[in-house]
Amino acid sequence: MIEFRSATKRFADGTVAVKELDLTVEAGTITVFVGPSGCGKTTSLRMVNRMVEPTSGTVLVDGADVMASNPARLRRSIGYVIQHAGLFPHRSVLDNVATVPLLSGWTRRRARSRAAELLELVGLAPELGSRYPAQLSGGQQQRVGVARALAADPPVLLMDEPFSAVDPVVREGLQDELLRLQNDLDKTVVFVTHDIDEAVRIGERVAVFADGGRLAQYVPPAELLAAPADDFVADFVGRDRGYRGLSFLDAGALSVGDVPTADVGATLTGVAAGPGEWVLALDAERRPRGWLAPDSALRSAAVSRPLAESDLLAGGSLYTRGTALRGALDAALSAPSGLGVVIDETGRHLGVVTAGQVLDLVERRRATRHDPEPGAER
Ligand SMILES: Nc1ncnc2c1ncn2[C@@H]1O[C@H](COP(=O)(O)OP(=O)(O)OP(=O)(O)O)[C@@H](O)[C@H]1O
Repeated sequence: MIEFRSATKRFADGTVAVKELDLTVEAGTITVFVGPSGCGKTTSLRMVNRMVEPTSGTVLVDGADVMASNPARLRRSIGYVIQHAGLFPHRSVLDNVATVPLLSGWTRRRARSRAAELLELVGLAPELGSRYPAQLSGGQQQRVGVARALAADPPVLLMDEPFSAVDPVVREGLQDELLRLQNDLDKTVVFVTHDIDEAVRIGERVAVFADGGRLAQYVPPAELLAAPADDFVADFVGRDRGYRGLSFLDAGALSVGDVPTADVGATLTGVAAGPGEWVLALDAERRPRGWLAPDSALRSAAVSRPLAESDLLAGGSLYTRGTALRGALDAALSAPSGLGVVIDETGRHLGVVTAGQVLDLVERRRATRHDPEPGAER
């Protein structure tokens, strides 16, 4: 657990970077510090491993005041990942990852074998271990940075804009990887970003900082999107927050409807579809392949050849049953038929949902939440 108690940092030139910060990061969770540039996120983060020392107040890691710890030992017990990974350019990838274990007195052999394990853990092929950092892509370098920070198995991991230097697709992959790792490793993670989408995607709690190092709000992401504390937070969280909030609503009560289906490679004989109805094409494993439009030539009674992939319109996104409502709405909106295809965890077709159904469910939830208790006074 990490605790900031009235932690304040005033630099020598008088800049107050962090002002009376009170915040607790629970053990085993990911907390994200987010906010505009210069609002004190990095300074707050660095107070945890004493790279910056508070001017007043205290910062505690597992109950111990960081100012009472030996700085070098403290830093070895806290993983630290920065933008551009900050790897040593003249050391191989494997040696980069082995750095902290070596500093902690491990034998070279043990440190390198641990480093090899970690490369695998972060999804890097073993042969990359002998390369130099410049011979890796930006995303691979960030993975090495994460592996290096995890090398001594520290309970706390500090990550300062670790994924901001890579393109959005790679970035999403790295975020997924971090969430997967965290599932297994259960670290106490503090993650700094200026990107609110990244913050709500990976944070179990999100701390929004405002100018002058003031903490504006500290809540789980769903709450941040649903109820920003003030105009500053509402503005920072942005315009699509209603839609993005669907990412946190479960689709438990969403009922899945039927749709006519046909098999790719078979004729349409026996497919019971009305003239205006869309037909969902499935492969032999019942996985969706695309849509057959009502006006497709193949739908005319005169044509009786088998259904081919080339007859199909690309389907929209697929919605996996049991995941958040945002995926269901996206599936419906992105399908040419307006019907969002629902699949199970193995990719098999289960049925369809419409955007109207998703919105009805949202509306029912909203109404229930704000209904007075039965019998309550109005
Ligand atoms: N060593 C320093 N001396 C004086 N002022 C500093 C020093 N380090 C940071 N600051 C100032 O403290 C404030 C907070 O900086 P900090 O780096 O913590 O912000 P940040 O929220 O992490 O910003 P960014 O998103 O741009 O990295 C800024 O006004 C910055 O200019």
